[in-house]
Amino acid sequence: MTTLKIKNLHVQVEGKEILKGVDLEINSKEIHVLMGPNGSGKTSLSLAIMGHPKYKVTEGQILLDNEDITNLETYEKVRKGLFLAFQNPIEINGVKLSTLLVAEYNRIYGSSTQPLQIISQVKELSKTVGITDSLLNRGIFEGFSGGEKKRTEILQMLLMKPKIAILDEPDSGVDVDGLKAISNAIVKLREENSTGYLIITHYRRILEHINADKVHVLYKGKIVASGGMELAKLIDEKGYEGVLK
Ligand SMILES: Nc1ncnc2c1ncn2[C@@H]1O[C@H](COP(=O)(O)OP(=O)(O)OP(=O)(O)O)[C@@H](O)[C@H]1O
Repeated sequence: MTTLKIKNLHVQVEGKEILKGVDLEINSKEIHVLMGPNGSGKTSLSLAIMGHPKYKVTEGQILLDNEDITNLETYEKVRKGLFLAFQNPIEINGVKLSTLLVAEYNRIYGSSTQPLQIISQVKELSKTVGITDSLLNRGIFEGFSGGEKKRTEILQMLLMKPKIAILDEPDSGVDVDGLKAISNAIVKLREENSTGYLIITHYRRILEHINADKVHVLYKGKIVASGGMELAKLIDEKGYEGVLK
């Protein structure tokens, strides 16, 4: 079993403290949902966990199976089994998506697998999230619609089979069929690979497809409430102001 433990995490961005002592523990197969008002620090938490250089950990620790990985380089964290699907993946023109996927696969698993074998695996997985061959042959996220970007991030996750996946708003801009496909992929990987999740979202609708173990509310850089699915329902009904009163 894998455990990602966030202990008393304080994070600064551009000299300003954004996270003010976050504690979280995510085990294999668990689905944790992180909600919170705009600007509360959800994306900052995901980027700090992955080691983005702008998001400086000033206090606290990130532990993976009790190993302190706080200051590891991002690629080392990825090799150890962490994965982040970005809120807004950036376009990289001139490099095909399929080339990126083969490179990522090789970086994690070594280069002994033939590219054609990886591509055929990618094509199989693509079908499950509704990504067409023409997208695989396009520049990375070049002109992708919002929903296509989200589906592609999930495709990357299915290929990488992480131990712990952080998904930053995987449901934003996704149509109803896409939401189903993404949710099914999340659940499938949990069953087949025991992947544990931190899913950042603003909407309860993804929880209609996924049974979350815990829902947390981040507010002004701190987790101020944790509970079950009923917490997400309450937020939907009363808003953050109403819940946090
Ligand atoms: N690179 C940066 N430079 C300056 N300020 C930043 C940077 N990154 C984040 N911040 C600030 O940190 C705060 C938290 O931002 P963050 O993106 O983590 O919030 P969030 O909870 O993910 O919000 P949303 O729900 O709108 O996506 C915001 O006030 C934001 O402006």
